[in-house]
Amino acid sequence: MSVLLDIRDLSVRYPRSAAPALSGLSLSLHAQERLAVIGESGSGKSTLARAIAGLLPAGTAQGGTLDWQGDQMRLGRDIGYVFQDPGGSLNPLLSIGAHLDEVIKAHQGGTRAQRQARALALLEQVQLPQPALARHAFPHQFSGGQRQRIAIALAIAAAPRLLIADEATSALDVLVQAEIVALLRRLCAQNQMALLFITHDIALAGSLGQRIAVLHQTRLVEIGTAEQVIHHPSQMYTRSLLAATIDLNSPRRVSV
Ligand SMILES: Nc1ncnc2c1ncn2[C@@H]1O[C@H](COP(=O)(O)OP(=O)(O)OP(=O)(O)O)[C@@H](O)[C@H]1O
Repeated sequence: MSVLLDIRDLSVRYPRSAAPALSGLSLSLHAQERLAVIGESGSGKSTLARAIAGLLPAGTAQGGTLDWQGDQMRLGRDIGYVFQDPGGSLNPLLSIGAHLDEVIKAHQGGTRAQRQARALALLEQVQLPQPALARHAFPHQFSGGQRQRIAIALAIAAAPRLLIADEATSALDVLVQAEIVALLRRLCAQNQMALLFITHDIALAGSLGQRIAVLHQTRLVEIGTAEQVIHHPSQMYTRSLLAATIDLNSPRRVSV
């Protein structure tokens, strides 16, 4: 598989911060691959996602290089971004159809009828119930999981080559989380899209990522196939993350 993005020696320091948020990180993301990024809170996962999407705040010091295969990648057109809180990317005063129409108009154009057909197809792709009716509804009329489906439809509207999901399932209960993970896997396959999936949940990383990158204290400490990282971790830190997960999932010794 060809390389979509080659990151060399990426370092990031936010404005007025004494310490770096990312230090000398190098990795390659392949076209159509699903890469999960894990690590404890503050390890730099979201910073990596923001640096890739060009979303770092003004005044941030950034070193190293981000080399995209082919043309310059633009957020919204070539890179889709889904956040933890879908409410944050939805305007409560706009119908779902109006949200989609705005994005489709900006990136793909077409007549009103073509745009409406595209909006409907997107809502069908993300399996929103009653997609034709949903176009006329507003964000507050949907559950958290449904709002995340709508946010995903918006993120993939311009048929991006890379989708970044930053803790996109963390606020959802486990069953809905599993549905969204299955949806992301299917959308990547259908749309030949790469996925950068940020999570602190190693089990989720293993179920969605073909490879897993492990961040610890702003550095990339390990990267490998999901099988290697989960079953044969090379780093002490990865082993401790795995041990913490196993502890949480172990059967209770005392029933409550
Ligand atoms: N806008 C900002 N300004 C200053 N410092 C920031 C900013 N955003 C993040 N940081 C700092 O950068 C470091 C890395 O943060 P980042 O959000 O990338 O970590 P993370 O691994 O995604 O954590 P979490 O899992 O809690 O979201 C942390 O020390 C954080 O406090």
